[in-house]
Amino acid sequence: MASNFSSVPVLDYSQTASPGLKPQYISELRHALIHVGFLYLSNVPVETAELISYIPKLFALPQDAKDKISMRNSKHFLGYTMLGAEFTKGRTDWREQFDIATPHVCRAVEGRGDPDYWSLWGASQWPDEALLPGFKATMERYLLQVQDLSYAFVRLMAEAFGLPADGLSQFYDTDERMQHRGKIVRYPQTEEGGQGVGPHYDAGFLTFLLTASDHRGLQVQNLSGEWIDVPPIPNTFVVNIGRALEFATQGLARATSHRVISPSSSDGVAGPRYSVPFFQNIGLDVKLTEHVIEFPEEILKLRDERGALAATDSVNFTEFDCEPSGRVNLIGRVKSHPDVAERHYPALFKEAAQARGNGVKCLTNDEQQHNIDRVTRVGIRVVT
Ligand SMILES: O=C(O)CCC(=O)C(=O)O
Ligand SMILES: [Fe+2]
Repeated sequence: MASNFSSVPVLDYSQTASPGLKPQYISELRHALIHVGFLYLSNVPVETAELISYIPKLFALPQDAKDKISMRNSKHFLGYTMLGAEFTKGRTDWREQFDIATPHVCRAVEGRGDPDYWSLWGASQWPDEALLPGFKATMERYLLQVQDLSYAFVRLMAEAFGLPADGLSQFYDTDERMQHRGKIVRYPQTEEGGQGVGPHYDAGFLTFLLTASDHRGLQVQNLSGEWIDVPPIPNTFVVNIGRALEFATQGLARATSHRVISPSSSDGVAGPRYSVPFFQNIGLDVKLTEHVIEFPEEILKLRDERGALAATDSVNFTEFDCEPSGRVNLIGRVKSHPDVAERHYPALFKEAAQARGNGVKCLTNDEQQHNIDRVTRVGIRVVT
């Protein structure tokens, strides 16, 4: 019998510092990971107020200051994306955003034959300091605090799945070979029900989302395909699972389909909706099938009791089992930002356009489940 959910659970992160309360936290975390794939996290050690105060000023910069740091300049897909230049499920997402990542020196050297996906990570583009004094330092501090939180969270997640705390650390490279990506997003008011961002799964491991205004709009899809509201709760993060983590955990941690409905005048909250997602990546060269984890039987049983997804409206992903994670991510970025891809990855851009032209379709739900089952079977084979 499939289990289902009608709301997203709230977990108190401060409990993890108390030996008496931590077991309760771990048990709630296990439930949220397996059954929901989304959770609110309260009492996190991240300063948010200063960053939030910069956001309206960032978007109010003159258009030429934003265009100067356009994502089109960046083979790392970092920088400013104007309204209407991003697509999900072939439809335009109605949002404007700045992609800004943790510090990283790009490993790819021109002409050396390095993998194309090494170029996915590199330096961020920043608005002129004189136009927004202090913003860069604030955003960098914020990203590093969320990065620390995300690594601590992974250790708790490993414990929740019956592994040693470092049981998932094999997916990360050394610090200088890692990069995690943040975004500052503005969703303008539109007509009722507009697509802020269409139904999708996040591709990486974990997402930490700061809702930076009082608007509703984020929705997640439960096992029977109903859309459930995730309204903002002050001073919490929303954490969700990406596709790579779902594969790495043999479907234990659920990647959950989600979307954002544009704010509209009937919401009762004026102005645009703002959010700041942080996407925690895994190493660019990691192939998930080379990392098969032995989970305790009783934990795997919980996954089997959960049941499978009846329906999803989300777009799907390239298979994770045959490609390095960087390559999977690069293909995702090519599809979401065709204008950037056309300039910096012309061959991949052409392939994606041809696939669209040939009517290459996304995987069906059954095919997706089959992929997860296949990874699971590989796990069983290696273990026995
Ligand atoms: O803005 C939000 O609330 C969610 C955004 C999101 O899901 C994404 O950018 O992947
Ligand atoms: Fe997302």
